[in-house]
Amino acid sequence: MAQAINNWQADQKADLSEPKAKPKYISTFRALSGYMKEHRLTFAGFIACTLVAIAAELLQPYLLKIAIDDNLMVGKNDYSSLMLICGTYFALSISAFLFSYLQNNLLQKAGQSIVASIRKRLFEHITKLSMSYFDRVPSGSLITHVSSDTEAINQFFNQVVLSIFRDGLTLIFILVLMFQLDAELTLYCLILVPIIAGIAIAFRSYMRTTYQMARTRLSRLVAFVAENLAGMNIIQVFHQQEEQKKQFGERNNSYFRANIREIRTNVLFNRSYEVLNNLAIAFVVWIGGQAVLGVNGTTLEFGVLYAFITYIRLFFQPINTITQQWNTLQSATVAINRIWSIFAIEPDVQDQPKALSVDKDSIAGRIDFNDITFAYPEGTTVIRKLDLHVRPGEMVGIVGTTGAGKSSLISLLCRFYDVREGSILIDGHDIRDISQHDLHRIVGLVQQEPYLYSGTVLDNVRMFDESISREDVIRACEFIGADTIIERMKDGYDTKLSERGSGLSAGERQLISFARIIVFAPRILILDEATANLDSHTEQLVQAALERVSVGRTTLVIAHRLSTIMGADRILVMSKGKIVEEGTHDELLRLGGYYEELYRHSQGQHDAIEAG
Ligand SMILES: Nc1ncnc2c1ncn2[C@@H]1O[C@H](COP(=O)(O)OP(=O)(O)OP(=O)(O)O)[C@@H](O)[C@H]1O
Repeated sequence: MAQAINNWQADQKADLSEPKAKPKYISTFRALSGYMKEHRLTFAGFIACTLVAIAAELLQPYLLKIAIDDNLMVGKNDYSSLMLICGTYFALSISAFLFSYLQNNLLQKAGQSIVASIRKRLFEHITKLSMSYFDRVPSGSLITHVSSDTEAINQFFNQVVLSIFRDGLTLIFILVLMFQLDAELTLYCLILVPIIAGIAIAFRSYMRTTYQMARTRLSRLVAFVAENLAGMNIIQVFHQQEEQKKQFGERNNSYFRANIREIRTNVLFNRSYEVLNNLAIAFVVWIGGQAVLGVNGTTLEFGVLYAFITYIRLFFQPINTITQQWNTLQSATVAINRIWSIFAIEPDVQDQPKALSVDKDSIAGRIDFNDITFAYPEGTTVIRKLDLHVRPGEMVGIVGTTGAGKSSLISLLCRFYDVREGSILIDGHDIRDISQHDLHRIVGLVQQEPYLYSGTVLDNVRMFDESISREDVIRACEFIGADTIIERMKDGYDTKLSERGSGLSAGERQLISFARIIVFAPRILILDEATANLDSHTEQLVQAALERVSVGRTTLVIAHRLSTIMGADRILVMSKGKIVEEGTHDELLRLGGYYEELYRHSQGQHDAIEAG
């Protein structure tokens, strides 16, 4: 059931990330033009090289026409002029090669750096978005935006821009040369243009549909894989492999079918084009051949016919390439629209224009939750009129039923979300007035599953902040009692951790995250189920670390295990978004409510373990 809900949610989220509107080409070019301006010189160089490369390429058939008509057909034994023609032909070939190479390189350079800038801006923007955004959008879609969508923009430069300039100019040059050679035959050839355009347009809309379908299905597939990877332990524990395999198979097949349809359409289009090209050549040979033979009183030199046949073949290539760019342009437009729609998202939680800059060392650590009410976007109210005041340096334990709102309460203190009603103050400052940068220096958070990055132990403790010295890190680890564990590792503090610290035990990861707290020294410390995943021996280690870390700091500890919070100055019991019991461990036991029941339960479990 839970799985079905998860999948339904994944589908809902995936749908949210799909573009509903048609691609907007003008806004796409406007979006990119700002980036292109920065590389205007490189683009100018690209256009100049393109012009030279095309001229060098298209003059080659013209030279052959001269050789045929002025030398070979008239039987002129002028070897020196033939030699000159051959030499020029060779020089043109080399120039066409060199300038095409340069043109490609210049375009690549500009295109790649634009894409790198967009990717960087996108990543920076995503990291600034509020948690409500990440609740809505699955990480798989975001990975697609940062990887495939930026790649689609890359292809826009490599293929679309290249083709529009190179092939567009080639077409114009070919027409000029053909008119110059024989206007009448050119006009005959132009009859073919509406037919070519008609076929291109007919395929275009079908190709667009097949392309978008394939992209949508790929995006769903990626989102599904990302969610499965993130929840692999749950899948294995609940033996969901078969169900997931079935669901993956359905998505995979659906993507496969969309891909096949897309490829089939492309192949059909290309082959139809080749047939049309050959028909056009036959048409030119028929019309031009009669003229060469002097039928109907018209005359045409053989060299001109030869050049025409070459130009007609060359004429079809660029049209084909340009129309082939249609789906690349489509994908780039969809990608740009998607990326720019992410850029347009404003974080729900933002700094005020004149946000307070608060030095964390000046903070005593008083926290006031003044009658706060909170609901997640599009969710029901999870915290109702909660009033709580925490003294500087006090340790407050929070327990309660599942879904009572404990984690939501601390998310509000970290300002991952803003309260709907009421206010949260730290030392009298409303947290909405404090700059988020300063707030996150004041409030430190340790979660059940601490996040470790791929990097060394040292990097993970100081969070890649080089201004924190190695000695400070070592001192913090010694203080926490993590030093012996770290020194036993292969390279001590320089041991490289794999992604998310997967090579370490839960307790080791937790100790490293405590060392982080010591290094960054927040004034308020929040622990959200920080000891939940630990065995009792590691829990004792972490508990000892917690006692050291919390000295002199206001500390809020959410725990299911009462042993973690029994010694707290005050314990709160939450239910349905409210505080229903409050007092010290002994006071709450005497009260005989939920806490006392929880305690009896935990004692029962403890006794059972001892007896077993
Ligand atoms: N990101 C979210 N979006 C929407 N609703 C949420 C979100 N996070 C939590 N909730 C809902 O808010 C309510 C309170 O959740 P919260 O995680 O604060 O409870 P909790 O007391 O910490 O529970 P637990 O002890 O199980 O962790 C729950 O009904 C939960 O479904």
